[in-house]
Amino acid sequence: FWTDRIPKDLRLPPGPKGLPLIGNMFDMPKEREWETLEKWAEEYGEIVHVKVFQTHTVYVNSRKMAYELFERRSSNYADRTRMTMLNELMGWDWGMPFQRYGERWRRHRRAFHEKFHSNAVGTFKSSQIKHTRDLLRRLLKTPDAFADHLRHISGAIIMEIGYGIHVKPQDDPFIRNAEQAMRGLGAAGVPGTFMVDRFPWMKHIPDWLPGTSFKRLARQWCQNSTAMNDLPYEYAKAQVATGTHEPSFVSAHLDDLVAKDKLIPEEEEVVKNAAGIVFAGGSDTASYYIPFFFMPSDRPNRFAQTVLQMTLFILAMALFPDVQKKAQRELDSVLGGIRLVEFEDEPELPYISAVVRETLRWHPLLPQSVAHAALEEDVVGEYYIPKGSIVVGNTWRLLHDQDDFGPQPDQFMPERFLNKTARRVPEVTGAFGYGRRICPGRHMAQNLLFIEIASILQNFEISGPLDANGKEQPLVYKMTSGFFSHPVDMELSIRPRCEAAVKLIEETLKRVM
Ligand code: HEM
Repeated sequence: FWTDRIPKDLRLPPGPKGLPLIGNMFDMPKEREWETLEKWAEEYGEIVHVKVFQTHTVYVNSRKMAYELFERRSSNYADRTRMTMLNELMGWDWGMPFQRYGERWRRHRRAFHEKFHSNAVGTFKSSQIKHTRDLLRRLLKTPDAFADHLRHISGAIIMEIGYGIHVKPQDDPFIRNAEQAMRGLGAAGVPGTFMVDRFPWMKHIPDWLPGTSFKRLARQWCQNSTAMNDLPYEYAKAQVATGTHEPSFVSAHLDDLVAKDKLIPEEEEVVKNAAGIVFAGGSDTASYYIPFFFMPSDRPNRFAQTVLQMTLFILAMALFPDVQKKAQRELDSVLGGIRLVEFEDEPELPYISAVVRETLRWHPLLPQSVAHAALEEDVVGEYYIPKGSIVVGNTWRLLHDQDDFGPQPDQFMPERFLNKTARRVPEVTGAFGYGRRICPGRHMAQNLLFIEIASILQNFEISGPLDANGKEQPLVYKMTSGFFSHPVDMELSIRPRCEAAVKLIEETLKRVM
């Protein structure tokens, strides 16, 4: 029952020796996981194995091995692990990131990709720029609340793109409902939190027996997750029906279905679910990833990845003032301080583009990406990978590999992408995940990062906190461990660079009034 049947002449990949029965339970890092994974990679090589109870986890520590598994053998390594509580009892199976690999996932992925591929995302730029201008105005008023502002505009953009809905400046009902759903997700997103994930037969236990409170919780959370998916969709659909809609992901898909005479419930379901995951993935409530086995995250992940990625950028600017100055010199020379940056300026701003890349590389937001699972058993060289193993791309290590990204990988040096010391780019080396599951929102996210980063740098100065005399104090922040790693409790200063910047921002107000 508890032993592995490993074919003769093969062995599991190397890794720390575990204890009987519980395996490596006590070896699993509880914080700054990437440091432990780095140690294991140094000691055991490009593929490392651990086991907790009966769950095998394999860490992939080199770009070559990541290519071999996630790309060359992509159909075997595009699965996700079974999550009974989340998918079967709480109804989250509508969410593409949780779906097992197969035809259903493929249909959702196709619907998403159709409107979010690299040539399609240009249509979102007008919404992105409009809200980035709003971000600048908000920063001008209350710079200390920068994280709230980033979250607000991220939610506003995604609701517009996804459903053509304009959210309220505060306390929006769609966002409020989504937050409740996300709370459930936060609780059940760590496989193993609920025993039913380990012993799926428990879902059949009658509700009146003691120890089944998880079923009550699941029912409540199921209502929330269903409402989160249904309500904005129904609203958008009604607007399309009355012709009062604004173009959106949902309206474009509904138009396509009508044109192809395929407006049938099964097709609509896919559109609704794909829109729901745009919402979950991009709004300020996002927390849908599957933290890997036994790795409790230390705080609920409530934020969109683009928002968290932006907090990493802000931290980097405060820590590396020379980079900030250089970026501002480039912006000033192109824009002359007489107009705000636009998407069209991107080709003239190579250093800013390099800052965006370095933001994705320097401290990866998802240091261990999102766990995949092996659909079938497999053999890699002399190593045996059991069916169902959790397979984790060690993104931290890949993005800090000096052969690929040049020396001093811990330093924030955009120059590495300009002077060619970097032979790779982070967007296809793990920052957005791997193989068939690679983040389908990445093109849209990269555009947003570019315009937000360029706009903030053009107009604001970021530094450590200032005292009453305007003297800079040491920066204060903490980095979270767990699934997402990003700075929190940051004490820093964001202030307009000059009077001209204030004027430029204030002028945008006239245009929206
Ligand atoms: C800087 C921002 C972002 C980062 C760093 C990021 C990163 C990731 C990563 C690492 C994965 C896991 C891929 C894998 O399993 O190998 C992922 C998956 C995913 N992302 Fe993103 N993401 C970002 C923004 C977004 C946005 C804005 C959206 C939605 C509009 C989005 C939608 C998704 C979806 C739907 C998946 C699941 C794909 C699947 O399971 O097939 N992401 N993302």
